[in-house]
Amino acid sequence: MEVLSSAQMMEADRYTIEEIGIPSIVLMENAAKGIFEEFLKCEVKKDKIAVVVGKGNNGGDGLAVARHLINNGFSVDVILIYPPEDFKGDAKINYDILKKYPVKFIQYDENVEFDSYDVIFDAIFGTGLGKAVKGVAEQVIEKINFSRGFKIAVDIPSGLSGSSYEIFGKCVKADLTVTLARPKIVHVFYPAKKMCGEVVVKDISIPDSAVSKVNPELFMLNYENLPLIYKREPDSHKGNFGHNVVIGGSKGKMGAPVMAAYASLMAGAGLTTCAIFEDYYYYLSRYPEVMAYIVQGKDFYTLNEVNAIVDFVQDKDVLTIGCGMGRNHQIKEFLAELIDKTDHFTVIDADGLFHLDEILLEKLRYRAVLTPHIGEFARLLGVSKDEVLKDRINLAKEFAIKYGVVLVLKSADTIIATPDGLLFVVSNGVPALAKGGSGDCLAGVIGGLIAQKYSLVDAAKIGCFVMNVTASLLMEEKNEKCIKTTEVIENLYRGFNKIEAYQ
Ligand SMILES: NC(=O)C1=CN([C@@H]2O[C@H](COP(=O)(O)OP(=O)(O)OC[C@H]3O[C@@H](n4cnc5c(N)ncnc54)[C@H](OP(=O)(O)O)[C@@H]3O)[C@@H](O)[C@H]2O)[C@@H](O)CC1
Ligand SMILES: [K+]
Repeated sequence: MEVLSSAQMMEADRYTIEEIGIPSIVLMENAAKGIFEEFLKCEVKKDKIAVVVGKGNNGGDGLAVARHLINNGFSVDVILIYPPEDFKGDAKINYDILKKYPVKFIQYDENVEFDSYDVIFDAIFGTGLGKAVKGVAEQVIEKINFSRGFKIAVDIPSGLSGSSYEIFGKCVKADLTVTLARPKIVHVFYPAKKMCGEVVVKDISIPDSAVSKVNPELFMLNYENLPLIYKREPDSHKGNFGHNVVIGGSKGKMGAPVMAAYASLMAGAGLTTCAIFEDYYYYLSRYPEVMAYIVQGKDFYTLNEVNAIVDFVQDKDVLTIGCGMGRNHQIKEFLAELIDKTDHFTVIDADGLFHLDEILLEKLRYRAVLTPHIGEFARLLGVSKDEVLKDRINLAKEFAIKYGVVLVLKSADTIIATPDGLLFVVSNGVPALAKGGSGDCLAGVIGGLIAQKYSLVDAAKIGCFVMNVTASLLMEEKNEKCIKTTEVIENLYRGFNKIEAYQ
């Protein structure tokens, strides 16, 4: 599903109204009906309801919702923040209609309290909010937040911008946000996403053609649009599913490549080899299905190991490089030579990313998936973490285009950026994965999927999604703090099962 900015949504609205000919009042009515439907599904006390209304079309939606509430026997107060003379267009039409209904209009002043309401609809600002809220609306937002009622935001929690994930002023903290036509940036990226509560997207008759007119380039991954997972032919054999070689590890971090290799195996690679230092071979003993490429007498890689490894990987399909690899200069020399002398599809994670420079990135063009977290990406760009956090969507996009790589910028709202400028957000991240080892697992899963001939982008999409689904299934049974990476890997089959059940 496309994720839009406020400006894109407004343009899709305009196209629908002016070019397709659906009257705007019809869109508003559809919005109101959709929001009302979602309200009915909420299992909360509903004896007394407030609809808090601004002067734009978001307020218009609220006025139309109030009508549906009254028509269905609910007791409703409409709280106007601005004088009713300010209503224009569709909001005014709905105001004029609502005046004829048995509804109490309350003009907001500082004596108005919100604590008596069981449900509060926030219809103050939507996509039209320009800058941080000031004045009376700010006061109302604060009071709504301090009140006890269940808060339903109409389209966007008031005070946030649809086009930004930043919280730049006072905003409503909603329990539920019913957004219209498509999710906006505010609904899928943190920290703003935290203010939205549960997010439901309602169709209001904006056709897909109107959305494609605004050239969306950001998409939210969900069960419906995930790449198809292949079914295996009954006569298939391990050679059909590729060979992934995991190269990483150094003293103290030998578990990282082992977990990546185990994840590759569980993601379905036909064969997975883990390069491992002789003295640490026992790390692999728990996973006899993973093959070993033994590196003699060492605990980190140097140029001496390159030629033999290059020979070994010649007939293999994928390299997954970097997990726990270490950061000294000799390791960089090894990595540079390995990248130079191979042309495989390559997943690079963790310390592997630490060593990348312009020259190496150029050699990885069109064959690599890079999986940095925010800190690693900041280092790759030579900027601070805060700078990345502020502008991560654009930075990810520019980087993937510039270097021709698939960039997986890992966080609770992972962004996958492609060399052709598309962006996919994987916003089902869960806190159980906020743990060392998760990155190794992801790199291994992506490598294992590429081995099975998924494209780099599809492998990244499935890899991120399946890990999140698996971890959230585990969170239903265990405490989120106590979930180990190896448990996530062992349970990947459940994530795959759930995804495949939708396909
Ligand atoms: N278009 C459609 O067909 C459909 C639209 N729909 C709905 O309309 C919503 C968008 O409506 P919108 O464009 O009227 O803007 P909205 O969010 O109500 O706010 C604008 C008002 O806020 C004011 N204002 C702005 N910034 C401010 C600030 N910092 N502090 C204080 N005031 C500020 C601004 O005042 P102004 O600055 O213009 O004087 C203006 O009056 C959208 O989210 C969805 O809910 C649906 O019905 C489906 C069909
Ligand atoms: K709102």
